[in-house]
Order: sequence, then C-alpha cells, then structure tokens
Amino acid sequence: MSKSLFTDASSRLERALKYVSISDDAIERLKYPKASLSVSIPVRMDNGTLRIFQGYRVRYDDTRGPGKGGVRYHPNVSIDEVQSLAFWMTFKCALLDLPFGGAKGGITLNPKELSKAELERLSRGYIEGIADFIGPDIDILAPDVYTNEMIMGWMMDQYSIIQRKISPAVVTGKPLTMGGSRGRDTATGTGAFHVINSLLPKLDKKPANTTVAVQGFGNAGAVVADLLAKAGYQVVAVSDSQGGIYREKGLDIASIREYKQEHRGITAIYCEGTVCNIVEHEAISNEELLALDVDVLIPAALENQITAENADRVRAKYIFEVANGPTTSEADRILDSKGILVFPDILVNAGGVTVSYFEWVQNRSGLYWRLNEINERLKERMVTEAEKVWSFAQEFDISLRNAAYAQAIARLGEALDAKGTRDYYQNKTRA
Ligand SMILES: NC(=O)C1=CN([C@@H]2O[C@H](COP(=O)(O)OP(=O)(O)OC[C@H]3O[C@@H](n4cnc5c(N)ncnc54)[C@H](OP(=O)(O)O)[C@@H]3O)[C@@H](O)[C@H]2O)C=CC1
Ligand SMILES: O=C(O)CCC(=O)C(=O)O
Repeated sequence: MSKSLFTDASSRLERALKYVSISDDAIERLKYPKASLSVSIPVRMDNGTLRIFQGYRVRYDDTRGPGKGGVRYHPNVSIDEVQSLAFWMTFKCALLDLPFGGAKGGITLNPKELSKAELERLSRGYIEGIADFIGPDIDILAPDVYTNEMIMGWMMDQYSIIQRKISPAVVTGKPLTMGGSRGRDTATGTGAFHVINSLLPKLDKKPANTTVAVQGFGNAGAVVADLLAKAGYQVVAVSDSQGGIYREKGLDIASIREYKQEHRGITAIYCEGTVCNIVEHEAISNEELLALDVDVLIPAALENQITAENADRVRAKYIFEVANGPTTSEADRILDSKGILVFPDILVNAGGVTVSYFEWVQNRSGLYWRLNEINERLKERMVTEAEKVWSFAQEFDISLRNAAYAQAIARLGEALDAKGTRDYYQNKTRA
C-alpha cells in the first residue's frame, strides 16, 4: 500500500528534528492536527437536481495565532490532502514569523464542470458548514488551487451574513472592493521570484545564463514565470493541466498569459508579441517538462509531481518548489544524491500567505496600504527569510528543506513551551 500524503509530509518533521532542540511535549503536539471538520454540502444544480459535495477544513496548529490557509477545489481533495496542506501551512507561517498557525480547506469536485451560479451556491454552502469552525481570530481562509478572489468574496459575504456583521478579516485574497489587499493576487509568484532572484546569485547564476521550466500556469506559476522572464531569465517551458510548450530560445510569457486568460489551454501555443501560433512540435507533456535539461525547475501545480519513479530523470540543477509538496520524501533523497538543490515550498511559496497577513492586518486596522508598500514589505520578508535558510543550511551542511523546517520548528517549539502543558485543565477534570 502506498504511503499517505500526510505520512510522507510529516517525515519532514522527523528528519529536521535532528537539527533543532525542542521539548518532547512540543514534538508530540506537532505530530497531530488540532482539529478537523468534514462537511456535506447540498447544492441545487442548475438543472434542478440536488448534488452533495464533500468539504473539509483542518486546523493543524494555532499556537502562534489563528489558523491560516487556503481552500482548494479539486477532484483529488481528500482529508489526507487537506491535513497535509494544513501541516505545511503551520511550518510556513512559523518560518516567515507570521502570527498565524496552519490550516487548510478543500472541496472534492471539478469546478470546471460547474456554472458560476452553482459555484456560488457551493461556496456559500461550504461556509454554512464550517462557519462555527472559522473566524478572524480562529481560522482565516484564502485562495488555493482552482479558487480565486471571486470565490473568496462570496465566502466572506456568507460568513458576514451568518455573523450579522461585516467580517472582512475571516478571508484573505478577496476582491479589492470587499477589503482585499493590493498585491495579494500576484503575491505567491512575486514572493517566489524574490527567493529565486536573491539566492541564485549565490550559486553564480545570472538571469541571462539561467534556463527555467515552470509546471503549472495559474496564480502562482504564471506570475513567477512572467517576473523571471521580465528580469531576463530564459523561461523555456511552461505547462498547465493539458500539457506544455517548450522553446529552446525562450518563450514570450506575457503573451502566453494573455492567451491563457482568453482560452483554456496553452498546449502548443507559442505567442510572440500579439501573435499566437499553434506550433505542434513545441508541445511537451508534463512528464517531459519535469525531465528537461534546464537550470531551474519550478513545479507550481500540485503535490507528488517529483517522485521515486521520475526523480532519476530530473536534469535541472535547482528546484524551486512553488507548489505545496511537489517532491516526495523519497524523491528528495534521490535528488540529493544527484546533487540537485531543492528550495522548499514552505519558503518559496510563502509570499501568498505573507500578503494575506498584510490583508488581515489592513482589515483589522481599517487602514489600507499602497501597492509599493505591500511589495516592499513582501520583498523584505522573503529575502530575509531566504537568506536565513540559506545561511543555516550552509553553516550546518544540511539540506535547505531541513534548514527551513528546523527554523520553523524552533519557533513553534518556543511558542508551544511558552503556553505550558495545560495540564492544569486535565488535573482539574480528574480531581
Ligand atoms: N494561490 C496561492 O496564493 C498559493 C498557491 N500555492 C500552491 O501553488 C500551487 C498552484 O496553485 P495556484 O497557482 O494558486 O492554482 P491555480 O488554480 O491558479 O492554477 C493551477 C495551475 O496548475 C495547473 N495544473 C493543474 N493540474 C496540473 C497537472 N496535473 N499538471 C500540470 N499543471 C497542472 C492548472 O492548469 P489548468 O489551467 O489547465 O487547469 C493551472 O494552470 C498549489 O500547489 C498551491 O497550493 C502556494 C501558496 C499560495
Ligand atoms: O494566503 C493564505 O492564507 C494561504 C495561501 C495558501 O494556501 C498556501 O500558502 O498554501
């Protein structure tokens, strides 16, 4: 039987514990999610039939602050996946020193098959189901795969209806008109760009002599591809769920983004300026993209993309994980043995939750920041944490993943110990 995603995810905790000292009590607590909720969501479909969807929310840990994390709409969503994503959020928020714990949610469905009205009923139904489990001081939602600011707006509105007061801070990634933050829509890709652009020079890589392949061309992948291309990197391949395109002398990312917004796929479409042509021989599969001979590989789609089965075929020198959990722990070992450096998800994709934190702060203070203020603060946080992870890894000669986890674990351990064991309550019950 194959390992569950959570078993694989939590092996990262076990490995990194060697490099940090925290109490046994804190270690025990970090091994388990604090609370999980599973809900059935009845939705009246446009054709009059009733469909029941399965939704989840997991709050993994809230020691350092309210739970925080996105909501995913995807056919593969399961409690195991949501729990793993909530686990990663916990370490990501601690690594970036955000005053949040980790949480995540999801609904099992293919949202591409639903009409806009059906999606709205589903999103509002999800909030009906989890309303008692979330809140601006309890657990705060955000976008993830196949959710967006429109859906976040519906969710915030539904929560406000239930609470009978406007509660913008329960959801981040909302439309600007509903209290969203400037820069949240591009934050994940922008944060990843800062990590890549600040760490590659340490490896003597300059944009013009660095080739890049990006798997996944959504909110995270398209933005990082665009920023890298604008900074002079050679982005030679991109893909979406249907497949990808490759061009040795580099792709025109801005025009591919434009094309993707109008049409659904990017397969075999090559755009230069405003002209797009279908060029069949440049089409590649996602498997082929992962095995391209490039300097930098950026998985920016789903988890479990680089596994024990294909890690041997990876030829990139550096992997920057924009997706959550794209590399399995077995693949990590193989990549390590091949000398491939993996820059971990909890660092590389933390720009999204960082600007979500800024949005939450703005919602609570009522004072809204300009885009350049947001972008400056984001850059400062991302570069600072990236440098710390890099130096820690260099100093102790350990992987960047272990270095990132060790720093996050140290912060979590300190917070858990500061709260004490809470044995007082248990003793009182027993008395
Ligand atoms: N949004 C955010 O703020 C954050 C996202 N992340 C992570 O980044 C990753 C991407 O999320 P995000 O960009 O928001 O999601 P989006 O829904 O915006 O985009 C997902 C992209 O991945 C593509 N895709 C889906 N399945 C596959 C596949 N099997 N192979 C290749 N490409 C595929 C989609 O293709 P198509 O367009 O054809 O459907 C789409 O281009 C996820 O792991 C997410 O958890 C991490 C931090 C924050
Ligand atoms: O913005 C957020 O709160 C969380 C984004 C997210 O889901 C993630 O970082 O994986």
